[in-house]
Amino acid sequence: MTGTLQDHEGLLDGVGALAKAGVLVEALPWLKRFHDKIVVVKYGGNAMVDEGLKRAFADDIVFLRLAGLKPVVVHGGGPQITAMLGRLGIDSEFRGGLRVTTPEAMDVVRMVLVGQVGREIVGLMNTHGPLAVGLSGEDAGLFTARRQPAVVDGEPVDIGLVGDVAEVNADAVRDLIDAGRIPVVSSVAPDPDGVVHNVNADTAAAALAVELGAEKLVVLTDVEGLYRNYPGTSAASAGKRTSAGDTEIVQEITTGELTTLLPSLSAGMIPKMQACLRAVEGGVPEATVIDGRVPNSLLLEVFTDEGVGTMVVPGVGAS
Ligand SMILES: Nc1ncnc2c1ncn2[C@@H]1O[C@H](COP(=O)(O)OP(=O)(O)O)[C@@H](O)[C@H]1O
Ligand SMILES: CC(=O)N[C@@H](CCC(=O)OP(=O)(O)O)C(=O)O
Repeated sequence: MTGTLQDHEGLLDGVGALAKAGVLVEALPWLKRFHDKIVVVKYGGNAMVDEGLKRAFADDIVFLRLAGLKPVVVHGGGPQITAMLGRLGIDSEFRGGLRVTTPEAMDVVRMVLVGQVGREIVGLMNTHGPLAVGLSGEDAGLFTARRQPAVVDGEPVDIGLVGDVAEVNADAVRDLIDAGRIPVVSSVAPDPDGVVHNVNADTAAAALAVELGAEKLVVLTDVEGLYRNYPGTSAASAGKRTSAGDTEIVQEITTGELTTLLPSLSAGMIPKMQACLRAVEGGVPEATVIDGRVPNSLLLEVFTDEGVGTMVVPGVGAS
């Protein structure tokens, strides 16, 4: 081999620079596709427990905004609610992926989502400038809730003050978007009598994405996507393209396939995949569940050809 050490270092620098330029060039078609488009991003409680990840998420959202997209954040906070209920000595359990919510628990849900988790996300984004504004489903009539039972073994089960989103009035959110702000929405909502309900954040994100005519819904969670062989489920027959290995995830699935699969899903994946289905059936072109534990996974999903996680697309048969 000929050439000095400096020659080789120079060559490596050149290769590194080319790779970096390649990443930027690859982003161009996606920048064009999503320019001026609304992207609703659901940030899940389990992907927001690490300080570094929280900061990276806030940075990614600001990046989207400054790159010319119109991001809207809907956040959860399940683990934070569970922790606070525990500290206060209030029991809580989940049925069919939804929290059984007594009036006492509802006070805590509202306090944690609106007063703690939402504030924190807004604060992190606003280290970059006056961009993010927090609001909840109670503000300016954003969401109206309809009491929702859980479905356990095919049967409806009353779980208290839990609501589905019956109506969306997104005027306040549109006002914020038009002013160049980033709305950050907490998922609690009053019913028509003003009784505040606990709304699963995936459900709230889907309803808002549909109402806003979003170009994309991205759901960040604490797994890589929809596992094909998650214990106790039979996702095995779903989807066509898969990644290899033990942690095989469904990379793409049509709404038709997902409808068939839904009854076999368990735990938090039930509201999550139901939300993706609702969004795409409601006209959002694609809904993707991605791994929020991977720093900057949102940027990879939006701006690279491969994408990450599980994407739900319209269609009846296999994708
Ligand atoms: N088929 C599946 N693939 C992936 N995760 C699944 C599956 N079925 C159930 N789950 C569970 O769903 C969880 C995600 O839902 P949840 O805990 O509500 O997340 P988040 O807090 O991000 O909303 C995963 O951590 C996993 O335990
Ligand atoms: C009805 C219901 O289950 N509501 C959720 C609301 C928060 C949420 O959805 O948080 P994640 O996105 O972190 O799961 C709860 O009480 O945990």
